[in-house]
Amino acid sequence: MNKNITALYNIAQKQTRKIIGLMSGTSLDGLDIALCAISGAGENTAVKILEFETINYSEDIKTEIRKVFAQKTIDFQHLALLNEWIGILHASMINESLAKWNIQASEVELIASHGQTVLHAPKFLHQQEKFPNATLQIGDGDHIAVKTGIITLSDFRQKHVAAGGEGAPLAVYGDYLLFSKKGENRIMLNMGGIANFTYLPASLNAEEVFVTDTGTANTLIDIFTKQFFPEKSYDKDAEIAQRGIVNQILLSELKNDAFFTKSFPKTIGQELFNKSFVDLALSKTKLENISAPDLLATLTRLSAETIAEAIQFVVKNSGTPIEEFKVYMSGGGTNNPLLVKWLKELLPFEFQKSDDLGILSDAKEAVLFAVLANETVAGGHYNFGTNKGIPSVTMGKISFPD
Ligand SMILES: Nc1ncnc2c1ncn2[C@@H]1O[C@H](COP(=O)(O)OP(=O)(O)OP(=O)(O)O)[C@@H](O)[C@H]1O
Ligand SMILES: CC(=O)N[C@H]1[C@@H]2OC[C@@H](O2)[C@@H](O)[C@@H]1O[C@H](C)C(=O)O
Repeated sequence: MNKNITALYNIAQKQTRKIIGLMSGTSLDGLDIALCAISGAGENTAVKILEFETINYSEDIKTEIRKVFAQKTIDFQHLALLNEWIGILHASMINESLAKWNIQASEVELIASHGQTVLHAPKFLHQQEKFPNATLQIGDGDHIAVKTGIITLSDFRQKHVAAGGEGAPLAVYGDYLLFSKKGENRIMLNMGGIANFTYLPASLNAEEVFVTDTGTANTLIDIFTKQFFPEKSYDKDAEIAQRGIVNQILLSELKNDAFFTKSFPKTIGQELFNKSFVDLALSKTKLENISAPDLLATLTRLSAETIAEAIQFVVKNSGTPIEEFKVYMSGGGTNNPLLVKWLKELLPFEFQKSDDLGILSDAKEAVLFAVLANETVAGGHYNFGTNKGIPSVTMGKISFPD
């Protein structure tokens, strides 16, 4: 037998596995690296974050990714080169973190690598009948396995598409296993580039679990902060937006997009929520000369209202009184005081952070991918029934180091 199969077999039987979860999100800010100790599997999964850090992408890395990111027409060779290069970069970032934490590669059982999303094109976006939902993450897992010496699971989204999903959101699997609580209706809200949330019913019934993207969270705010202030990559603490006034005409034009009226669940990325999306609305409303504070206030309000409306829809459908829900926030948007203030005004819930459930908000997505890898190797008994958008499959391709 191949010694790697034996190793995997032994890893699957261990009580506790050390798994590194990696997430590099659509904000292109860097690579989140979470070293987790995961015990059990399925509903008995327990996670302890042993170490966590974000390694920021250099301007060079961001520039190279932006050449292909969410674009319809690209230099094909550049995509192929990036696929290898990002795999190598992520591997060296992991090695750097392990050295910093004084941990040997041999002490880590698995790596779970999300990769860098370069295109997300569900069918409703590409609208080509004969083609399925499509999504593409790069940074090949073989490079990570070979360069770290650790068995690596990667490319999680393809199985989801193969089984009928849109390839996202995948957070629901880990959210369900880690955060479901009998007697409490929970909304796990992540606000990264794009916002998504998982609804975890108090009944624990997997068929009632729900997950969807809601649209832009920080993506548009980041793009226009950079446009007005090239030295800034985001509107830190909403300093600029707080000085502005929401332009209602522009807001309703932005909310007029078909994405917001499309039925739930749905997923999206910068293929829709990009500079042209806002430029078109500015030109339609003849507001091209809007001030930076007013535009950023309006974009922040767009995020708040569309997140709130999506959550209200799910709450209404659940038939449970609105006051019986709790929201647990994660992702960079949690640090945007204006976005959070407006969400609290729009949704009469108790708001907390995923930190209050023992998982550091910034680390949550990386941890959730470690949990997906744990399921693929040691679990695999999901049963979301006929639940829309949540196929009951395990995900990830396995790369051996040699
Ligand atoms: N102090 C802050 N004030 C305002 N915004 C902030 C602050 N800190 C972080 N952010 C926002 O959070 C973003 C990063 O969020 P995060 O790392 O969760 O995104 P991501 O994981 O790349 O995205 P996704 O989950 O959509 O893939 C930044 O680009 C910024 O817009
Ligand atoms: C295709 C892709 O990378 N989508 C991301 C993105 O960022 C947030 C939202 O859009 C979500 O659908 C997804 O990530 C999280 C981790 C998910 O799959 O749950």
